[in-house]
Amino acid sequence: MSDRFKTPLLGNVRDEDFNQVYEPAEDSFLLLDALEKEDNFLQTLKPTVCVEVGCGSGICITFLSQLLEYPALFICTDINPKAAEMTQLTALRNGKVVEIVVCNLVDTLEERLAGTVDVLLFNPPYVVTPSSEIASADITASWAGGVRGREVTDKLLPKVKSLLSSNGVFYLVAIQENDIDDIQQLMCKNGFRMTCVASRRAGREFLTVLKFVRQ
Ligand SMILES: C[S@@+](CC[C@H](N)C(=O)[O-])C[C@H]1O[C@@H](n2cnc3c(N)ncnc32)[C@H](O)[C@@H]1O
Repeated sequence: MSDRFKTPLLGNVRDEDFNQVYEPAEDSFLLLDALEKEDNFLQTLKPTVCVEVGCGSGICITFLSQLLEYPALFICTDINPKAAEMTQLTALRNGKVVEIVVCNLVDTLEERLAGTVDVLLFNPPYVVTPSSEIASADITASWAGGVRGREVTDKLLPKVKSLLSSNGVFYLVAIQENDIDDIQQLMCKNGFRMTCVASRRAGREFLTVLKFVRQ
């Protein structure tokens, strides 16, 4: 599975670069699988603005840009400046142009993007860790999710409503420990319906890609 996406998309990235940037893993590949499953839905949606929060190596936003048949604007953010550099390279290697912003979640883009985002992706740091480990500007920020593994995700969830366009869709990676029922209830209060697009056990984690659209 991993080689199918990783080798062609990332090219010859040096192993040492993955000491500083999240190396695509089962969670990343499950998100790619989910996007592939959603192909018909996404082509029908004809997205014009696609955003990924926490782009890491850039594998997901680049894959999405390859999947879509219509021209669109691709924007992503990461708190780790090294991830921004690697995403730029990944996109360019694949002949794609992606705008990359180093910021916390969507902080510097929120106003500009309000109501325009047709596809929003987030494979967040979801591992349950001490709160003190979250939001560093290095590789730790890739997995450290704090209490319930939800501290970073919970900061983005309330912003989804104002970011998405009227037909917009949000894909979120989560594990069981993140309390998916609670995420569903929170998003339902904000007017969203949740479905599960893909799931898979990977070692000790049970990974799921959740999809949210307006009710
Ligand atoms: C699990 S990795 C996913 C990387 C990539 N999307 C993938 O699927 O392979 C999470 C990414 O989110 C970034 N991140 C963590 N906290 C963030 C925040 N507050 N704002 C923006 N990016 C963040 C990390 O630096 C990391 O690149």
